[in-house]
Amino acid sequence: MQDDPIRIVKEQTLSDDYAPLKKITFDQRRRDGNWQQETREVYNNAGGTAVLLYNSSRRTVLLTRQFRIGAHLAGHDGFTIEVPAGMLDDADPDRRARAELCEETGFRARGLRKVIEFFPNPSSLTETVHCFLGEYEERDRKDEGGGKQEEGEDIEVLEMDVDEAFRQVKEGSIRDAKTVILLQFLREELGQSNGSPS
Ligand SMILES: Nc1nc2c(ncn2[C@@H]2O[C@H](COP(=O)(O)OP(=O)(O)O[C@H]3O[C@H](CO)[C@@H](O)[C@H](O)[C@@H]3O)[C@@H](O)[C@H]2O)c(=O)[nH]1
Ligand SMILES: [Mg+2]
Repeated sequence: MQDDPIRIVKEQTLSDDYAPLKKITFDQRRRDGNWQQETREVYNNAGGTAVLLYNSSRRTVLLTRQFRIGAHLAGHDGFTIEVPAGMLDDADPDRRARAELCEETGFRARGLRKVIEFFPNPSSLTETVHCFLGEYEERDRKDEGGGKQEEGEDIEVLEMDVDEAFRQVKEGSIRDAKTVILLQFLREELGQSNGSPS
């Protein structure tokens, strides 16, 4: 398009195993009207879906703990506390959220609603993550969860006091982006300000 400030000039596939890693050369028209050329490496991973369930009578949330190699290579032990989540694989985000929730935790959701869609890294990833909030009760547990063993998943299910989860975000024990975002949405729904509880 004539007015488009971005023109893709070249796409080079650097690797294409699980998902393509591409080196993209593009022209960008700066706000002053001059054009510049840049190259960026972009991982074309699938979109994702994530869901946080809350039990209002027990004031607990349903979380998982699993090994993440990226966090490990960044200096963390790699065992991250996260909301149940999965890759979309071109499926409907709501259906994938329910399926991942069941695979990873064994629970079914009640009152699932979408709260936000975000780019975890709009520079290096093509990924969008669709985030949902919902509720659960003990009778919604259908099995033990744990993830797909045949795909190498070994997922621990954690039922955590909601205030403890908020505290762990604040002190940095919970630092997975989709989890922090969803806990902030829950906190807002529960009517708690950023400063409380202790
Ligand atoms: N062979 C192979 N398998 C992979 C690779 N990357 C992921 N997998 C497999 O693909 C599956 C991904 O599991 P899901 O539960 O579908 O996805 P997820 O990793 O939990 O994704 C969620 O969290 C990510 C990290 O925050 C998010 O990026 C993503 O959007 C989603 O929310 C796992 O079985 C994992 O073994 C890879 O490079 N090679
Ligand atoms: Mg997952």
